[in-house]
Amino acid sequence: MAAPSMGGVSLPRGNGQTVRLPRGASLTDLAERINAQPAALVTALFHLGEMVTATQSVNDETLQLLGAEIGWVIQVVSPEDEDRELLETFDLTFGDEEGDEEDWSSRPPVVTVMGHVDHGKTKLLDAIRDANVVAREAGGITQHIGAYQVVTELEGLERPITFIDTPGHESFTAMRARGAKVTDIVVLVVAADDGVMPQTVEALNHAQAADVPIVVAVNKVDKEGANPAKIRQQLTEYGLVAEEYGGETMFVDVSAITRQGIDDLLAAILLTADASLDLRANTEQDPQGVVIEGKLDKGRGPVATVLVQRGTLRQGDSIVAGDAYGRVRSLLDEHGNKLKEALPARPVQVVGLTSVPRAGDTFLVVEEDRVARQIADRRQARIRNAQNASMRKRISLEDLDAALKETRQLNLIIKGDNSGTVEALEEALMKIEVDDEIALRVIHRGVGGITKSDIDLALADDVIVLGFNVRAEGQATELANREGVDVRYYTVIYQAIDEIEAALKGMLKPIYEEIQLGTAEVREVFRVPKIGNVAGSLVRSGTIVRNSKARLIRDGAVVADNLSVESLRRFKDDATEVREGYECGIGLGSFNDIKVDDVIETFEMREKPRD
Ligand SMILES: Nc1nc2c(ncn2[C@@H]2O[C@H](COP(=O)(O)OP(=O)(O)OP(=O)(O)O)[C@@H](O)[C@H]2O)c(=O)[nH]1
Repeated sequence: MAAPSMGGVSLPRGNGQTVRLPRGASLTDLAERINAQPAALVTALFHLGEMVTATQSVNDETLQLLGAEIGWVIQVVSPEDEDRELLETFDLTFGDEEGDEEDWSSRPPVVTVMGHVDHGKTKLLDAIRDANVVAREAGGITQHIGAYQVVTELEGLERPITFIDTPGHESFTAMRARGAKVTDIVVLVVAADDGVMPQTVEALNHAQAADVPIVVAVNKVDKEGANPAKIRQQLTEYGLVAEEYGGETMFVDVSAITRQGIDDLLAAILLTADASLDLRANTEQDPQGVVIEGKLDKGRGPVATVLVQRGTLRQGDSIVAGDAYGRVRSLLDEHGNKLKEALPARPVQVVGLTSVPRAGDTFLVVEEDRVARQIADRRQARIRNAQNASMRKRISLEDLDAALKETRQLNLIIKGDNSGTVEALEEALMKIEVDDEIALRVIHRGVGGITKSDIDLALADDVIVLGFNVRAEGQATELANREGVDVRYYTVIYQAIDEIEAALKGMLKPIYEEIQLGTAEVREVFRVPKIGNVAGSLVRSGTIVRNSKARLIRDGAVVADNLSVESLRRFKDDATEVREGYECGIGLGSFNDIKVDDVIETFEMREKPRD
């Protein structure tokens, strides 16, 4: 079959062969894999009605459509798929409990605290930490290691609860987006003197999307003007109906300052876990879990706080956590005590890794150090590749100029916490006047967090996404990071205006001015084999600089422009520059029409700052 010819460039036909591409690949990536010219693929796609640049990330369907057109089956692989396949090559899987459910042991619930800014998440986590009966006995000082476990008494039984100590739903959703389901129960903190706020709603949306039960902590009940009943009533609108009103959600009035209600809150967490979750884990299998936090400790090297999800983690285990690996040298709890082993739902600091893993990375214990290292190496390579790819694709405020050369248009997506601010921001932005050359276009606007579909839109069109008082959802953040989409957050309008104005200014085509460098008079013309004619010249003014631009003047008229000083010699030696009054040999590349008495004028183009 003849190769299809698009715009005069032929494309290699795949004849039904399969080519694998990472999600979000560009036409350049595809071109590399199938040995084609990126430009030919751009043209081919253009004929199919899609206009993209060679380095822009292309969505799955478009890649497949293009593939079908040129005879390739394109298999788009997500990073998660890739990792799953990587583990499979070592006969490993992450995430599944092994064995018979009957043999599993019950495990403590893992809780994340979420809520609006300043509603008291941090204070509440502190108060809970101090309520720990075991710590109280030990009189120990707890350290912040990203997660901790407290033991509380319920109906005469001592029962542990694990708290993720990084409040806020960013880490919650970031972990969820990376496939690490960590949280069993969300404690939604609402300040009784303030009520339900945008981030309260956001947090509860995240929890509901993840199908995680919620316990509401109505905080700051010690404050004057606290109205806990109003919180209960407000939240019914969002499907959280208090038990006392006939619903299923437990509401507990607390004060993180006076510690009122903390024990009730812990009890409510356990009761909710018992009522709606059957939390069990296999303690016998190879341990697996999630990295909660990683840091580099001066004395101990890389330290990761991990949460064991199944199996029992022990000192001496060979572990791979994200792209870090190593042998577990020691296990420490949140009081700094050494542990021999860590059971499911136990947060524990692991010392002994070769590098610092990222929060949300999964960890696995493997049979041999060698396997851990190989997995880590492969992951490192993949991260590097992805970074390189996104560097290529990245369009940011800083280097928009190159990316938007043709269109000279800055596209924006504006998301905000309410329609008033979104409109106000758009209006203010549209008033920015920089230059007629450049257009500012808002291609999408809306109320709410930045979603994956916003990022998809941004990808298709080289866009900057502005979040005004809102954040990107986990999946959106992940996609934006992976694809290098520029997402900016603002809380004040003028700051957004300043930055966008600066971006637009940066997009202006630079103005260049010609700077004279020097002139030389041709005294003699030498014919040099392989090089061509060389002008034996005397520098009349300034300096002749190698590689500078040049024009040739004969009898006062410009004979040739667009030349450059391709070779410059003083006697037999190469020179980078030759000053006024000296003789030199100047070669003008393939330009050979040089005559005695011609004048070579040299100059450079320098960017002129705009005011
Ligand atoms: N009176 C009173 N003040 C509280 C209570 N809980 C928290 N606060 C105060 O509320 C403010 C915010 O508390 P934080 O714990 O920092 O709130 P947060 O939700 O963690 O805030 P961000 O981390 O900024 O989102 C602090 O000044 C606390 O002292 C409470 O129960 N009663």
